[in-house]
This record gives sequence, C-alpha cells and structure tokens, in this order.
Amino acid sequence: MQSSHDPMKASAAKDAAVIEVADVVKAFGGLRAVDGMSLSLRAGEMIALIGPNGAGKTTMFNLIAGSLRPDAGSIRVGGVDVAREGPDRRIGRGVGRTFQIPRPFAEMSVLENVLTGAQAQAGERPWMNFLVPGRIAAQERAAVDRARELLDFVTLSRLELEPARVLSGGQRKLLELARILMADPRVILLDEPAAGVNPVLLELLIDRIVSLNAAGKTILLIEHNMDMVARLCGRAVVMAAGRLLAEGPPAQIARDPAVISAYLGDVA
Ligand SMILES: Nc1ncnc2c1ncn2[C@@H]1O[C@H](COP(=O)(O)OP(=O)(O)OP(=O)(O)O)[C@@H](O)[C@H]1O
Repeated sequence: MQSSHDPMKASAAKDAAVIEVADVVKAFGGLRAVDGMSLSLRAGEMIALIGPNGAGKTTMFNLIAGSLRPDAGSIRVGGVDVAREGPDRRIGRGVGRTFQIPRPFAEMSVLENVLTGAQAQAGERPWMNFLVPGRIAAQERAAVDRARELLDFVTLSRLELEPARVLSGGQRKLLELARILMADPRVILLDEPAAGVNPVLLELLIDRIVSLNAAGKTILLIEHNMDMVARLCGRAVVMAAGRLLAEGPPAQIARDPAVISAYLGDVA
C-alpha cells in the first residue's frame, strides 16, 4: 500500500495468544457440531483450520466471531473471556470475519458497502449530530478516505460508484475484505477465501492476505485448497467430528494417516 497512513498497522506483540479457545462445545439439538475443541492463535500467526465437510469449522468461526454462544468452554480474545458477548462487541475487540459466500448490499455502491464496516461512530447517535456536527462531518470524511484507501488496496477503486451487484464472486471477496478492514481488526477470520474465485483474482487475494499478515494481522482461515494452505500457513489445525484431530505444518498434516482417513470417510 502506497499511502503514508497504513491501515494495516500491526498492534499486537509477537507470541502473545490473541485467541484462545478452550474445551468449547456447541450442540444443535442432539448434534455436537463442536465437541470439546481447543485452539490457540498467537499474534502475527497465519494458520489454517481444515477438516472434512461437517467437521465443525464454520461453527468454530461463528463461536470465535460471536454469532454463536458456546454451551461450554471459554473463548478468550486478548486474554478476556468473551464467550457471552455478541458479534458487535467482538468486532470492537478486534475480531473481523468474512463469510464463505459474501453477501454485499446489492444496490448500495461498492464504496458504501465498505463504509458499512466502520465501527459505530458519533454520527449514528442523533443527539451527537445536533451537538457536534463539525466533528461528525470530519469523522465521515475520514471514514470515506479510509474506505477509498482500502478499495485501492483490494484494487476495486475504479468500481467504487458501481452497485455491488455487478461484482464477480472474487471481487465480492475482495470487497468483503475491505469492509472488515474498516474496523481495523487485529484478528481476521477468512472462511474459504479461495472458493469461487477465478485464478487471476485468487493470486491477488493471496497477495493481499500475505501482506496483511506481514503487516501484523493475525489470520485464521478455513480452506479446502491444500495448495493454498501450504503456501500461506505455517500451521494447520485439523478438525473432525467437532474435535481436534491433528495439528502441525501443512506438509506433515497431509501425510498424517488419521487425517487421510478422516477425509476418506468424508468421501465414502
Ligand atoms: N445452525 C445449525 N443448526 C443445525 N445444525 C447445524 C447448524 N450449523 C451447523 N450445523 C451442523 O453442524 C455440523 C458442523 O457444521 P459446520 O458448518 O460447522 O461444518 P464445516 O466443517 O464448516 O463444514 P463445511 O466444510 O461443509 O463447510 C454439520 O453437521 C452441520 O450440519
């Protein structure tokens, strides 16, 4: 990024655990989608959460991002137990997440979609607008400047006034990345970033993910594409049937007989 104001500034110290999930359980009726799972993410790490279909990966994301509450276990962000807090509080604590299938506001412009990622500001409180309109105008200008910077980062600047419905699947993933960066998260959860993205945009997306990580963002990604996992991540955590099955460098994980048989079970 060329700008002097770097929107991906690093904040956390290396080696401190930013996310610590311990013995978490989440059941849907009789099904334990997550069944005593633990996961720890150190500041600046980029790791993959992998496993066969139905292993519980997305449920883990929903638990870490706050859209689901665990039935048991703890979820710590920066050392604070946040298990009872909802998604808005989680964003405030620096956790941003993308979805497997991004759903931008189709009729809003690309720029407006990015602006929806800004944390609640004074302008959303009408009485503040009445008392300090000058300050709000300045905040809004700063937010638009930042949204434009982020659109530049994801190479969507030329489309900023277009409605989001014109974007391809890959461009929607880039837009979503820009939107979550508006809240300056220190941890980014990426749900299948490669899925449905054409090869050219995929290289761009990978490049942006690498540069976010190099700038200090801690990244956890769910990904079925093992080449991408091997390229991006030093460590992969494998889930099967709601539990931790294995963990280690991707190349080692790919040879692990227990992992292979979990995936074969998925295919059978
Ligand atoms: N809201 C829900 N209500 C009922 N069952 C659910 C719900 N969400 C997930 N499940 C079930 O929980 C299990 C784990 O689902 P989850 O989506 O977390 O797996 P996953 O590892 O992300 O799978 P995939 O790779 O296919 O996305 C599955 O059996 C799924 O059907």
